[in-house]
Amino acid sequence: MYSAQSEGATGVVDGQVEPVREVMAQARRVVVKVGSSSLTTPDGHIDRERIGELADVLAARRAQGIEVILVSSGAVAAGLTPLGLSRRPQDLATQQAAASVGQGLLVAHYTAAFARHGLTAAQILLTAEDMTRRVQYRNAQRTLTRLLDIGAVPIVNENDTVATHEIRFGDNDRLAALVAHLLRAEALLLLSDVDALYDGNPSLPGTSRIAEVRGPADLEGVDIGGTGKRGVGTGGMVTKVESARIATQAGVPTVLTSAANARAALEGEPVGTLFSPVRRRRPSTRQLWLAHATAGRGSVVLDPGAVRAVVDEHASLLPAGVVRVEGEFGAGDPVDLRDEDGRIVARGLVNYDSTEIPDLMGRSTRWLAREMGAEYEREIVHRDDLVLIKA
Ligand SMILES: Nc1ncnc2c1ncn2[C@@H]1O[C@H](COP(=O)(O)OP(=O)(O)O)[C@@H](O)[C@H]1O
Ligand SMILES: N[C@@H](CCC(=O)OP(=O)(O)O)C(=O)O
Repeated sequence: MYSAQSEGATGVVDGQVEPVREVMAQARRVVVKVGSSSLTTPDGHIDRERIGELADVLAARRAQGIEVILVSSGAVAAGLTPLGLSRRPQDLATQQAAASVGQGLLVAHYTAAFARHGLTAAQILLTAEDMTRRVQYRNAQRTLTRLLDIGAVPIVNENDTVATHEIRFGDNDRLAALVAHLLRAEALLLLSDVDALYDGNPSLPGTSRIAEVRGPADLEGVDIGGTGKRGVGTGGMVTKVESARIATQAGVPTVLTSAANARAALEGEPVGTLFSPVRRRRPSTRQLWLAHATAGRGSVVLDPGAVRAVVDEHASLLPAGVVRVEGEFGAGDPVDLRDEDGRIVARGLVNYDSTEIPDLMGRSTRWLAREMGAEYEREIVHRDDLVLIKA
């Protein structure tokens, strides 16, 4: 099981001194994600001191030649007070209004804070769609890489004002893991208002810090809960653990700790919780995107033979195995592949509009090519554009 120690202690677990975390200390490209709860004061204002401290820590890494990408939440939280709101609104439109006010303020503070170190801050706003569509994520990748080349500090957030419920990431923890993978970062640091993952709600007595998570077995029995008491964050520990899972599956070691521990974590001190990378083949960017960044726009329902072919033989989905289409989608959209009981077995980028598929269902590709033209010989979903979703 996992090693644990009580809050506040550093470096000593089960009586043993933890070694410096070489993976963090030696990472040459690091994604750092900071949550709303760390960036706002208890009375709801943006915490300029915290932004200044974070910029100091990141600038110090930058001065050592380490590339740093900051994924910062806080746009909604920063927009509340200027709009006369006392708490995070429930409806999406007001959240988006608050984000559009707050994002400008947030980036202005970062710009000033990094400028004190002679560094230029750059704003990057991404939607879930940017992470799904090949052309868009390649663009994002190129721009981010160029910014790093020219020595700027990219500050990434979700493009809250244009995202709708259907295409939202909804949490920057997951976005940070995807950005880490997109940029082949060597480490991911998740900063929150809690100093580590605990084996239960840390506000309750008797819970212990989990120093390292080496795999899912180390999380068995751990009570992973929702947002902190201030209620400004969105996903709580659930999305942080999910983020760590995405990153470590992509081979990126991840540390979760408090913003106050940022410097120590980046220098490799054994603070917070380390999620060790899973040693296996790095998934392609698209596979990771499909599995974690997207929700299907609609569904294609498969007969049992097609389910077997897709799941067991990693085959492409052909028109012959499709029995039904659900929802509306366009060619190139992500869709869920379901069995006839409604279970999602895979997700993939579809080659046809939802309106075209009913005419193709149940037909062999040879028949389609002969009767409808060579362009209809293509798969419904090519196997390279498909990831299996485990139940
Ligand atoms: N097992 C756990 N270990 C640590 N923190 C937990 C756990 N379960 C729930 N939490 C809560 O998760 C909160 C952090 O998530 P959140 O409020 O979304 O912060 P952020 O704004 O940093 O994303 C902590 O304040 C803590 O109260
Ligand atoms: N894009 C939103 C942040 C959403 C989010 O993930 O918040 P958090 O849980 O504080 O990291 C904002 O800037 O307010």
